[in-house]
Amino acid sequence: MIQKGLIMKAISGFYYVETADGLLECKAKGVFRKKGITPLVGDMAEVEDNTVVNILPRKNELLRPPAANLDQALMVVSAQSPDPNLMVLDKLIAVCEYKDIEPVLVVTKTDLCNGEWLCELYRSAGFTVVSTSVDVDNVEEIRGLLKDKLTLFIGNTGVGKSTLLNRLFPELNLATAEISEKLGRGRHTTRHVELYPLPEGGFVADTPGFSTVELSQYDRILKGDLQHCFREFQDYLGDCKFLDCSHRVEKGCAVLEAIHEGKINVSRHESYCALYEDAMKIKEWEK
Ligand SMILES: Nc1nc2c(ncn2[C@@H]2O[C@H](COP(=O)(O)OP(=O)(O)OP(=O)(O)O)[C@@H](O)[C@H]2O)c(=O)[nH]1
Ligand SMILES: [Zn+2]
Repeated sequence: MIQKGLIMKAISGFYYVETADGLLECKAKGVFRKKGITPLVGDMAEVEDNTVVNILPRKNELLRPPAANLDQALMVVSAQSPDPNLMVLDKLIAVCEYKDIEPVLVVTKTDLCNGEWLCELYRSAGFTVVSTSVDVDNVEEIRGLLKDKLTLFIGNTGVGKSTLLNRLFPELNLATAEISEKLGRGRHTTRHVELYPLPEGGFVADTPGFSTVELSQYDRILKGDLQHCFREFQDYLGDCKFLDCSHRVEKGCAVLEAIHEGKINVSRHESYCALYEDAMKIKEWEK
C-alpha cells in the first residue's frame, strides 16, 4: 500500500518519512538516481515497502542546505559580537526572495547594543524583524511567527542561534541530543538537515554546523532577476528611463532617485550592486 508522508531527515542514503504509521526508514527507488532527482527534507513523499517511490511537486528547493518546500527562513543576526555583515545578509535574503521563501529577521544580543538601526533598516525595507536578548526574549512573538510554517533557521556561528532555539523550544533541544546519541555522533559533526515538529504546528529545519556562506555560493541569481529580489525596489522598477536599466549608474533611474530621496537604504543598494557584479561573472554555459 502506498502511503504519503513528509521527509523529516535524509542521511547516508536513508530517508526518514513521517507517515500515519509513524516514522519509516526508507531507501529511494533507483529511478530517482537515473533521473538525477534527490529526495529532500521537506518533500512530500509516496512510500511503499520502506521505499520512496514518488515525490510530490515542490514549491521550492535549496541546494545548500538541501531542503524543499520552505515557507520562510529565520535569519538570526546579532546586533554585536559578531557585528552584522549586511552584504552576506542581503545575499541570503535575495536568494530567499528568488525562491519564494519569506525572510524573517531575528536580531539577537540587543542587551549588548540595542541594534535599533538594524531593525529599522530591515523593517523599512519591508521585512518582519523581531529583536531578542537575555533581557527581553520575545519568545512568544517568535513562536507565533513559526506556527504552521516550515521554517529554516539560518545563522552564522556565534550569533546565538542555538541559544535562541533552546529558548524557543526547550523540548526540541532534548530531541536533538537523543537523535545524535543514537547515531553515535556529536551534533556538530553532522551536516544533514532535520525537521523538528513544533508543539503549535509547523516545523523548524535546523542545520547543525552550517555556515551561511555556503548558501550564497550555490544559489546564484541571474543579473536580470536580481532587481526582483529586492522588495523595496518593486514600486520603482517600471519608472526608469531605460527599459533595460540596471539601477546602478543610469540617468533617469527611478531606483537611484528613490535612494536619493531616502526611500531606499543605501546599504541595501550597495549589496544589490555587489550581487550584480557577481552575476555578471556567470558564464552563459553556467546558467
Ligand atoms: N550578551 C548576549 N550573549 C548571547 C545572547 N545569546 C547568545 N549569547 C552568547 O553568544 C555565544 C554564542 O551563542 P550560541 O547560541 O552558541 O551561538 P550559535 O549561533 O548557535 O553558534 P554555533 O553553535 O557556533 O553555531 C554564547 O556565548 C552565548 O552565551 C544574548 O542575547 N546576549
Ligand atoms: Zn533603474
